[in-house]
Amino acid sequence: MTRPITFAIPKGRILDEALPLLARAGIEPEAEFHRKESRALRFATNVDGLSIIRVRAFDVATFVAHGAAQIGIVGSDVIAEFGYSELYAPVDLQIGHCRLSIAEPVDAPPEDPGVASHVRVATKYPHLTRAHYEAQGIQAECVKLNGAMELAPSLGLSRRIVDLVSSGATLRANGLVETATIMDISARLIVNRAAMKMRAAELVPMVERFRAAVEASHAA
Ligand SMILES: Nc1ncnc2c1ncn2[C@@H]1O[C@H](COP(=O)(O)OP(=O)(O)OP(=O)(O)O)[C@@H](O)[C@H]1O
Ligand SMILES: O=P(O)(O)OC[C@H]1O[C@H](OP(=O)(O)OP(=O)(O)O)[C@H](O)[C@@H]1O
Repeated sequence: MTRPITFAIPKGRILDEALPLLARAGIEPEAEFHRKESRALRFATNVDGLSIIRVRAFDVATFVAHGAAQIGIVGSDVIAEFGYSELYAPVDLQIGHCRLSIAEPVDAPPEDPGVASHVRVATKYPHLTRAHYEAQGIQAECVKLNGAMELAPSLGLSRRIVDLVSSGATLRANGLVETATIMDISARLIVNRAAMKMRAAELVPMVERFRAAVEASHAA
């Protein structure tokens, strides 16, 4: 008997946009998936031999990179932060649009850019943050947080934050302003590179169905 294909999807905010795309690609999770009180983490689908796991956004990349799941959906922020060589990201799903930006308090006194050779930053993205500053010859000391980065400046944890921005409402509500964009982000379909070769007969058509689903949603 062949092993089932496991599809990892994030339980956060990408999920609502991802479900219609999955449906267009012909994948529908079982009813239990939609039951709010459900404590299940793995779900059957209408496709024979395909199950869905619902995990945290960062963990989608880890499950797929290690081959525990063969395919998944995740933000390009997460792909870039980990830099896993085992991940192949063949389709931009054109959902989950946002950007990774640097922000600081609206009323922060200006800094002499020539003087700062070291900065302290609160972020969930220490690798991308360090790489961004390093390219400018600045050493970034990162304080790793897992959410609510916007609190860091007012509580004296760091002068700046690097976080995701979409509407800008969270920054405004916390007295912060964006000072630079590090990267533009959207969700991607990811596939484990080894699985793509070993299980090409199942995975290649699935990737193509997602490509077609994205085209169809943009033509609609
Ligand atoms: N404001 C936003 N607008 C659009 N997309 C976003 C926004 N914030 C995050 N995303 C995208 O959604 C992904 C998951 O973000 P979300 O905020 O749901 O994760 P989280 O709640 O921090 O995750 P977890 O609870 O798993 O740690 C991000 O990696 C990013 O690609
Ligand atoms: O520019 P906006 O439209 O306000 O979106 C930005 C917010 O969205 C994300 O957080 P999310 O709401 O997913 O919660 P989190 O803090 O749990 O990550 C991000 O971390 C920002 O806080």
